[in-house]
Amino acid sequence: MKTVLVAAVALIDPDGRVLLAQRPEGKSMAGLWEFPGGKVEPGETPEVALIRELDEELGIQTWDSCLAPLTFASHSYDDFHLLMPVFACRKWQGIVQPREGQSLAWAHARDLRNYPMPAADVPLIPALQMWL
Ligand SMILES: Nc1nc2c([nH]c(=O)n2[C@@H]2O[C@H](COP(=O)(O)OP(=O)(O)OP(=O)(O)O)[C@@H](O)[C@H]2O)c(=O)[nH]1
Repeated sequence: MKTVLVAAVALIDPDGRVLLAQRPEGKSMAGLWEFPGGKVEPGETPEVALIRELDEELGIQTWDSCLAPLTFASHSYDDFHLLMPVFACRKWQGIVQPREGQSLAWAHARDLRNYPMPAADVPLIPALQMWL
């Protein structure tokens, strides 16, 4: 099975809430809440991919030095194996906007369980709750 490298980020605001994005209709796993990010393209580091995706998806700018390794997901879906480093980021420039029609939510640590997430993300919640 193919291993797909996806970079994701927990954007954390000053109140300790984390940003979740809802996958739009028409995409795989539509309606589920996930961490912003996306596939790492050939020639990109995970950090570079994230900086690009955050600009495209949310209209914000951040930097390599603001991305701290937090945890990772390694999960086999039916059609691919997902390897997803997850970074924490508390510092960015610009206002978060849903640039791709996605719904966004700032979630408190204690509420994370109330957001239906892709199977790969569910085991990440405890590590994240310890960080927030
Ligand atoms: N960004 C992100 N992707 C995730 C998370 N959890 C998870 O399983 N994924 C999966 O990782 C892949 C990310 O791909 P992507 O965001 O670049 O592209 P996409 O939605 O167009 O993917 P698609 O080809 O499945 O439609 C998707 O298959 C997505 O379902 C997560 O928390 N954040």
